[in-house]
Amino acid sequence: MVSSDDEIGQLGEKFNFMLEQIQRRDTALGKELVERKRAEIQLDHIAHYDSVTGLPNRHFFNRHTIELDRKFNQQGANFALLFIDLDNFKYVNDTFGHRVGDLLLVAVAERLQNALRTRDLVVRLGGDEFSVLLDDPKELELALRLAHKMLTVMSEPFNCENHEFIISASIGLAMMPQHAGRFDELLSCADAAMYAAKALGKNNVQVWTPEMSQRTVQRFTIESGLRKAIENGELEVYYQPIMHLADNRVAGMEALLRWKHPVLGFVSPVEFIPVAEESHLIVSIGNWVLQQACTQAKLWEQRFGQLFIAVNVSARQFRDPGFADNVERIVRETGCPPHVLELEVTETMLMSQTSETMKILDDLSGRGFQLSLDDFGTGYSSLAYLKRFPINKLKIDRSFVSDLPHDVDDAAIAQVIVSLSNHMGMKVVAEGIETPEQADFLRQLGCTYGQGFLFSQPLPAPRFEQFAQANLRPESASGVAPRMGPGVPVEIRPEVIPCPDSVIKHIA
Ligand SMILES: Nc1nc2c(ncn2[C@@H]2O[C@H](COP(=O)(O)O[C@H]3[C@@H](O)[C@H](n4cnc5c(=O)[nH]c(N)nc54)O[C@@H]3COP(=O)(O)O)[C@@H](O)[C@H]2O)c(=O)[nH]1
Repeated sequence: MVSSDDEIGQLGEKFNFMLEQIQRRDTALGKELVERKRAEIQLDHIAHYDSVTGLPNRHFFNRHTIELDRKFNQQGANFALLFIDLDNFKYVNDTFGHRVGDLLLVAVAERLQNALRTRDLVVRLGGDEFSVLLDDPKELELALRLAHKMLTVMSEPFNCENHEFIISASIGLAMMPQHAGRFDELLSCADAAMYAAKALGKNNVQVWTPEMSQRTVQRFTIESGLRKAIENGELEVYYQPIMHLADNRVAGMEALLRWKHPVLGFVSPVEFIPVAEESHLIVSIGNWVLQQACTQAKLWEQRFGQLFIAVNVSARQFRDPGFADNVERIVRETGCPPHVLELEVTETMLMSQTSETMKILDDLSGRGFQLSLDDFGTGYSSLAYLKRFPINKLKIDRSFVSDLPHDVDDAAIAQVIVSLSNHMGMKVVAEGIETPEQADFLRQLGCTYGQGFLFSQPLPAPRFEQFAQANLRPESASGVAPRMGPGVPVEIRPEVIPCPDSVIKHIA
């Protein structure tokens, strides 16, 4: 009870003080709530938007498609999904660093957004993968037109930090309801179609078909199988002889990987090498092949004298920062002389980022390894590069050999490649020789080496030994006379068939 004015005054003051405290706490609470809300919005943004490009990310896409699935079930609507994967983006990151890679991604995101209507949704799914959800495209033709527009906008050069990049994309297209009844299905259809676009040489658009999804399942089977293939002992290196064309004697061999899958049986390298490349497994598999090939080369050096051994190097291995050190370690551990080892790279691998490529090639060459240019003639490489790169050998692609000697264009190409390599001090190997006529024609051109089914298929190591014993130059084994084996697997006709006049005229 309040008994005097003073007491009332004191009480009043206390009351006012409490009121102030409450108001202050209210304000602080209000501020805290605002902060908390802001933090929630920020967290939501971080969780659902990509920090590099600012585009919605995969989580956003998943949440959004749950709503769209509901809309689709209630009202029915058309959707088209483009799955866009940039071609060879990894090279940009590896060569110019992630900062430049990020700038390029930002520029790509801007281009995609600018080329579309505001109601279409562009999402960065991760890495170099984007998706575009076209709202109600009415028909496939319109979606396809937009997909091609995406390719066109991407084909214009990008400029990031004074570097000009010309990139391309592989695009998969799937429609709802034609191809899928739910958005998760739509995404996997578009993904499978994108893989089909990659398999067809990149820089194109593919519309989903059921076979593409079967291939995706197969691809996953291959990838998961490959992960265990080395430890399960399912991989084996075969060796295809490479012959001196002058006398049809063994000069060396190419190591070619074989995989026997426990269920699928023999899987062709044409199928599993690209999967190994995409999944990065090629680095460990490639090291394993090098290890096997160098071990074998060392053993055969003691037995047959020096035969060179060519090993295929994939683009991803070649650009791996530890590649040269790894090769050096392997030759040291196996005792294989470095100059016996030939690393086969393809023209397409050398055509991009030439200054970086030059450094890698110089490094490998400086460590004493031979470098051979595989599939020569298919990659439209500049002859100027050829002069600058430390290449020791050219391999004429099989496609120029198969129609020899009758196809005058192929004959002229083979002639030019042989004379070019002779002038530049390089050796030359013709691949895919299947007939004696092809061998004779190439021999007459002055081509040093030949490889192909005429001489032998790729062979497991014990059968290669038999072949080598039967087809070795007498002086090859340093001081050791070659032990002649039980027989030559493939008959080699020694006589020379004259080059047709028409071909000689054409070449002249
Ligand atoms: N990065 C790696 N790539 C590898 C490795 N092992 C193989 N490969 C690559 O896979 C592709 C297919 O190889 P493969 O099925 O082994 O085919 C080779 C030969 O069998 C074939 N060949 C040889 N002679 C003939 C012939 O007369 N006719 C004919 N139709 N085919 C023939 O050519 C393939 C060798 O080609 P190349 O490498 O260009 O010399 C192939 O691209 C391999 O490179 C590996 O370990 N790593």
